[in-house]
Amino acid sequence: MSTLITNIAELMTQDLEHRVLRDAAVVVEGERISWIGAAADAPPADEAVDAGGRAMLPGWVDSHSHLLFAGDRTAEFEARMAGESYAAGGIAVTMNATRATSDFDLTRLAMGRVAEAVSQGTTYLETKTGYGLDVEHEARSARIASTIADQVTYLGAHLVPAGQDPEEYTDLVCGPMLAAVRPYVQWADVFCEEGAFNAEQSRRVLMACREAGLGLRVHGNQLGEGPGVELAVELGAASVDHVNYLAAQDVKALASSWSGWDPAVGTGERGTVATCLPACDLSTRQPLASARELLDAGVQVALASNCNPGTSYTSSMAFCVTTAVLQMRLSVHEAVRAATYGGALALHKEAGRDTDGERAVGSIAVGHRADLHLLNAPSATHLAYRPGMPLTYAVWRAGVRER
Ligand SMILES: N=CN[C@@H](CCC(=O)O)C(=O)O
Ligand SMILES: [Zn+2]
Repeated sequence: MSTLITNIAELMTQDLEHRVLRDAAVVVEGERISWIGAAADAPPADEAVDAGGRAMLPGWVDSHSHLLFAGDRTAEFEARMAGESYAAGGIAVTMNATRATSDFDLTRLAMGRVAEAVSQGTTYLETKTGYGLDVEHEARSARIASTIADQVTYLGAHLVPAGQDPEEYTDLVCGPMLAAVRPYVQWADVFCEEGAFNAEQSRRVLMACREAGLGLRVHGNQLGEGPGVELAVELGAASVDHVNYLAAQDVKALASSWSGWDPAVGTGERGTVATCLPACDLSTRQPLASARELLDAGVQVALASNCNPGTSYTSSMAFCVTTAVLQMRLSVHEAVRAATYGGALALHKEAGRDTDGERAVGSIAVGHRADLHLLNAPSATHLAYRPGMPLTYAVWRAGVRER
C-alpha cells in the first residue's frame, strides 16, 4: 500500500544536506519513505493525501522522558513558583506513588502519556525507569516501558531511597537491579548531581552497565557545575542531558568528543550529544541551557521534553522548539533539527545507523521510517511565530496515520 502526500508547501527534511523543499511531495510505502521530491514529479500511488499547502517536518524524536510514574507534584511546583528551589528529594514522592500503583494502572498511565505525545507530533521516544528504586519495581517499570516506548533507559541511579546507605544502594544498582532490568533496556543513565549520585558512584554504575552491554547516558550539570559532563565524555556516553551549568572545559570536552565525526555524511566517531531540556529549565527556574554556545562550538545538540511529574510535566516538543528559538537563540531550522535529527543521534537511530533493520528516524529521506509531522501552517517558522498554538495537523508514525 502506497500513499502520496502532495501539495506540501515546505518540506523540512532534516536530512544530511539540510534540504528544505518547496511545493513538494512524499510517497510512503508500508512503514518507510519511498520517494520525495517536487510535487510536479511525484509518481502515482494507491492513495493520495492533499497536504493543502502546509509544512511537513520529521516527527519529533523525544530522546529523554520519564513516563513510568504515578501521582502528581502540584504542591512542589507551587512551592517552586513561590520561590523554593528544586531538589532531587521530590523523586521520593513519585517513587511512593508509583510503587503503590498496580501494573495495570501504571501501564494505562504511561500509554496515555505516549498517546498525548504522539498526538502532538512525537513519533519516536525514549523513556526511563527511575521511580521504582528497588529491584522489583525497577524491573516492573522497565518491563512496562519496553511495551510502550521505542527505547528504554535504566535509571535505578536516580535517587538513593531514604534510609539506605548510598554505597550499598549503588551496589544494588550495579548488581541485582541491573540483572533484573537487563532484558528490557538498551541504555543506562545516572543522576550525577549533588543530592543524588557523586562522581565515583556514577562512574561505578555506568561502568557496570557498560559491562552489561548497555549504552550510556548521564543527567549532568543540571543544578550546578559538576562532574557529569566530564564523566559522560570520558566514558563515551551517547548523551549528557540538562547541561545548564557548563564550565569552559565542559564545552571543550563535548566539542572535542565530536572531532572525529563528519556531520556532512553522518559518519565517523560519534561524540556525546548535549541534550537540552528547556521545558524543565523553565519549570525549575534554572538558566536555559546554552544551546547556542554548544552549537557554535561544534557540539551536536538535541532538544527533548524530559516529561516527568517533578521538573517538566509536558511532552510538548513544539514547546521546547518554540523556547529554543525565542529564548535560546537557535534558528527555527536548528531547533527543529535538534528535536528530530539530534534526538535520533542521541538514540543512535539517525540516518546511516540502520544497523538493526529498523529504519532511521529523525529525518525525511528515502528508506527512512515514515515518521511525518504535518503542521497546520505553511512553514515551520510558525512554531515560533505562533507560540502555544496547536499546530499539529497530521502525524504518520512508521507509515501509519495516527492523527
Ligand atoms: N533530574 C533528575 N531527574 C528528573 C526529575 C525527576 C523528578 O524530580 O521527579 C529530571 O530529569 O529533571
Ligand atoms: Zn530526566
